[in-house]
Amino acid sequence: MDICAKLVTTRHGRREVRSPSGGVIISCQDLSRNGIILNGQCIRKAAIILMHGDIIQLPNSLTFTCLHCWKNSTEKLSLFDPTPPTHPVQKNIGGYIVTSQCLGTGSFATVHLALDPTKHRQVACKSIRTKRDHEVGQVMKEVRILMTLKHPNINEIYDTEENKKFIHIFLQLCTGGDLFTYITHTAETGNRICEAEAKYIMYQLLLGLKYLHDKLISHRGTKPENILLYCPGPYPRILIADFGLARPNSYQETFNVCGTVSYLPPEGILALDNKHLGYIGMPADCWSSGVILYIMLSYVHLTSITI
Ligand SMILES: Nc1ncnc2c1ncn2[C@@H]1O[C@H](COP(=O)(O)OP(=O)(O)OP(=O)(O)O)[C@@H](O)[C@H]1O
Repeated sequence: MDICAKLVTTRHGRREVRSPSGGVIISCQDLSRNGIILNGQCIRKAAIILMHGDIIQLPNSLTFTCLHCWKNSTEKLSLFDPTPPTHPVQKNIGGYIVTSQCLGTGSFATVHLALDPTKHRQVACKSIRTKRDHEVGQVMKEVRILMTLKHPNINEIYDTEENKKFIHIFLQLCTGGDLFTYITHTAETGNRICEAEAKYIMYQLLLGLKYLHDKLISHRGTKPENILLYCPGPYPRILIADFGLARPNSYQETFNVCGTVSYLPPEGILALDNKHLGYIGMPADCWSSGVILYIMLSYVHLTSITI
């Protein structure tokens, strides 16, 4: 893909290119006083993902059309196959238009860029293939927990759609990728996170966790991969995401150890081999946040072993 350096002036916007598992993602952030116009809609101080054919206009000035060029790409098996498509594809699901632009994949879900035509906004559509009934129950548990939450540092859920094969969760879009990729990228470019930035990220993470813990919910999967950046760039606003392992009434002990070993507290590690021992989710989240702080400051590589 050829990206013209003069496409958008730095005075108006910043463009960022990321390449997660699903292919290249180009985002554009408004840094101007007047905003930018995307497909006729004014965008202010937000980051958007640029799709093939999108038209960006600088108010009373230049207009650009975004063209994605595909090289040697293969046909997609389905819309939710994360392989980059040969041509842009989209599908209507509920009141949303789900595009073939893949934002990321996890062990259970594929996340695509979607559009909410009524609210004129881009959203993330997390699609989870459900084979068995108990899986539907597990996913709906995540959904029910998320639905009750509203906090600037928690990834908001807007809506859900269910059919025989998939559950689709429509989420607040984060255009900056996840904290793991951000830490790795800053290490590679020699632009390491400084103490002040680590403090800023940590402060937000603790605000989000305090909000959850006040509602007696533990996250139990707190790790950099599950922390999303609202926009690309330094000193990011962060949002806690992926509530698949979250647990309500979490003042109670759990005997079912879950999460990633490197982020587990000592009592969680002990419980791994001693089935009669339990641990409590809320203090475990606090321990995991401490590990994240340690990683941000020391850049020590921790091997992730997920249970
Ligand atoms: N709201 C969002 N906005 C943008 N990208 C997102 C959003 N939610 C998830 N993603 C992307 O999709 C990827 C997979 O999502 P997620 O981690 O929730 O899937 P999962 O299958 O539940 O993960 P896990 O393997 O940890 O269980 C994330 O790493 C992230 O890159």
